[in-house]
Amino acid sequence: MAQLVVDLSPREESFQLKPPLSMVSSRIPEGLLTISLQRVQIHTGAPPYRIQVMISGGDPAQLVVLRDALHRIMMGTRGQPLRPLHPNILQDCEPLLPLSPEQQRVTDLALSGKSIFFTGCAGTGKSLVIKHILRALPAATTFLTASTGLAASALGGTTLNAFAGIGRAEGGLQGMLKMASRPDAAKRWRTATTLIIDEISMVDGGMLDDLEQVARSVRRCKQPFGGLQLVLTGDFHQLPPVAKGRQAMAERKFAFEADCWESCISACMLLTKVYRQADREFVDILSAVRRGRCSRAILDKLQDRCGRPLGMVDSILPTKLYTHTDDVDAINSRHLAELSGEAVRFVAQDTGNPDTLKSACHAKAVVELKVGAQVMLTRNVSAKRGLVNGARGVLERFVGNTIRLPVVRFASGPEVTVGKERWTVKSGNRVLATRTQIPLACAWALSVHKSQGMTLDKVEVNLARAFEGGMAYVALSRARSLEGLHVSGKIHPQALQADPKVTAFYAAMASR
Ligand SMILES: Nc1ncnc2c1ncn2[C@@H]1O[C@H](COP(=O)(O)OP(=O)(O)OP(=O)(O)O)[C@@H](O)[C@H]1O
Repeated sequence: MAQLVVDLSPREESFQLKPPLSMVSSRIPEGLLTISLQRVQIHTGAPPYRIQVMISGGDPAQLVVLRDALHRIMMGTRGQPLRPLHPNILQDCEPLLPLSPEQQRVTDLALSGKSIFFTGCAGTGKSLVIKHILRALPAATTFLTASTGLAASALGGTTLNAFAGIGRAEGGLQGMLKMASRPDAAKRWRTATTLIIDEISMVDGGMLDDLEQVARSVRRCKQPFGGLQLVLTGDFHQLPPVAKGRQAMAERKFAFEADCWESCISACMLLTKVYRQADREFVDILSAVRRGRCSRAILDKLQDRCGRPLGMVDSILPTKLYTHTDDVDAINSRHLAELSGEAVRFVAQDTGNPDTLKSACHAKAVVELKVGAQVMLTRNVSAKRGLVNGARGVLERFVGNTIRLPVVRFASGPEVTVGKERWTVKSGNRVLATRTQIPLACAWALSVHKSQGMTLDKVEVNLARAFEGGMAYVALSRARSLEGLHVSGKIHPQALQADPKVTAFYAAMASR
């Protein structure tokens, strides 16, 4: 059953539909339409009101018809024009998992208009909550960003720098103000009502303070962050802000250390239930690693349980996670070269700004594949069939003459001809660039940074060269189970340390 939240806000007066809300029927050009209203949220307070209606149906395309009809019905009953339709909806028809009560509470708070930070261990559903929030808020004024292009593109957003229009944030605050005041960027800042930032652990606190000043200046509003609603999420025990060199590493600040944090964030919420792993023992080990409390005994248990290499399942090898991209590239190139047979090159068709695509698109400009290659999907193709971002398989053959397409046998069972997919890089509802490419990548090895946010069935982790706290936690927590995890080599002690500032931040949050 596909579900969709239709946004009917902002409205200047309260919603007239009263219980029973179960059915709305109306004659529309397509015939008699009956919409089942699953949930109506009316956030009261001062107008404009925010109203979301969840509708459901078997066929995503049908939902779009329902959505349009619902708008028309509303227009009829209210007798006044509604704002333009939610432009995201056509792309957002993939059904979402329903939220747990604690995830729903976070979502409701975000939809009430409050600026919030929500956090939780890896696998507690932070990304799922973002997807629900995104579907419920107006696309034209809601901007989804993340610290890295990869994290942003996984959810269809842009980098925080791209939203802010500040390029690489060089030239200090004055430089940022100048860039953010250019017409395009200033328009974005002024139309935005909600700014979502994912993977906030990787955003530097100093940069957040600079952006806060930019927001007040460009939006000409003295309120914190220029009156913009902030929805921040991430886990500060995962990867910290990127810093090159010792000095930069010593100077970097976490976002919660930003001067503006207290005035901008009115609620911090914690998601507690882990969904990625079901095994209690594994969840406890991961929790100890996350908090930097990995005793010798826990480490021994981990290396003992996960010391043996994982076998091949249906000729699919485990994904190797390395901390350095030179290791990753070397492993993938070596394995691809070792395969005999013709290499087929897939060259992307792009529109829009090439720089945007380079920094923010998950798919590569050129993907080279061979029969026998270990591959991974780089986006969700069909959640129903288990063909989701990160799903692993082996390339069986190519089909077609003029347009050749790979046939992949996935670990989840099906043999699938993988067609090209389109990636869209958006800023609010404005399309900046698109790339059409095969949604596959070689997956003998991946970097720990790239693996953040993924779920992997079989994974081999190498942390011998780890150089940051959080790396071990991010890498190990990608696995669903201890049976699907192999820890190769020694774990560098650096990887197992939790930053004391992060530990203190979470302790303070828990005591509130
Ligand atoms: N309410 C839920 N019911 C069932 N499964 C869920 C629920 N919430 C999340 N999951 C599943 O748990 C897994 C992890 O979810 P998600 O990626 O959203 O977590 P996360 O907190 O963003 O993780 P990370 O910090 O590693 O990025 C996914 O496979 C997701 O589908």
